[in-house]
Amino acid sequence: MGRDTPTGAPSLDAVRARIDIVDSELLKLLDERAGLAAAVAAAKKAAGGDGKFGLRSAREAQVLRHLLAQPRESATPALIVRIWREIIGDSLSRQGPFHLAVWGGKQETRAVELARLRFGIAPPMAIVEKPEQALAAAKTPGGVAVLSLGGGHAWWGRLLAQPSLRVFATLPCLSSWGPTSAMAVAEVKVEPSGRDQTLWVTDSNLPNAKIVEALSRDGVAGEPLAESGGLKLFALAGFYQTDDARLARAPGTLSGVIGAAPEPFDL
Ligand SMILES: C=C(O[C@@H]1C=C(C(=O)O)C=C[C@H]1O)C(=O)O
Repeated sequence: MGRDTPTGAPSLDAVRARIDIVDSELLKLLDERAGLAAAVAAAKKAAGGDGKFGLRSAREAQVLRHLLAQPRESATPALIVRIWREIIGDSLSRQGPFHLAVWGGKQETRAVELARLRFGIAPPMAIVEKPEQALAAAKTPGGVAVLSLGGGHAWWGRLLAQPSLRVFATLPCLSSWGPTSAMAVAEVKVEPSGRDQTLWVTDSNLPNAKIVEALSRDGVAGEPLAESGGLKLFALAGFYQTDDARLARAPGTLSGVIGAAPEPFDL
């Protein structure tokens, strides 16, 4: 092309020309992908979805895992997850109402960042003062609550008495973006994605190590996530049903499953 530099590397002009072509191709595909959202909404309605909130956390995890497993040379997992979260969030917002209510306590900035990383820029966001307000918003059509695990508030314990509200995601969804420090809650049915963790609450006053030991004797691998107000929150490896016999035997008088979430993608 006569545009290579003396070292054999392509010239800046040549690279820029290639970037312009790739960008046009990306845009064409992005436009097609965005257009499919309406088709998904119509298909869900035809399948009897009746305009119910279309968020499917397990399906999203499968989409992302499939992409992350494909051969590539330069795109990092972080880039792929970031871009597809944005695309999926936009797609979901085209299917019907979709809005966020974020409670971060003392970690408000981080909670807002985690909410945007997970759900993209499409859904409007309200920042609320109390966990109760976020949970109330999650009970309105298209509502998703993002609540921080820090701040010493056992908001997650309330979900034991509100089975319609389920934790469906732990944030962030890449462990290289930091430890689990918030969770997302909505009126959705949680489904297994193939690689999941179950969120389980107990009022047992045994030390965490003893609870982990008791669970493991029953073949359940658990790790403590948070503790407050006499309640403890654990992440259990795998997908457990609410009425699982092993959990019925686990320590605590008041205990139960409050949801399940795909494992972080980079584990
Ligand atoms: C498109 C769907 O709805 C939502 C959007 C998705 C997407 O854009 O890939 C995936 C899962 C859902 O949260 C779907 O259910 O397939």
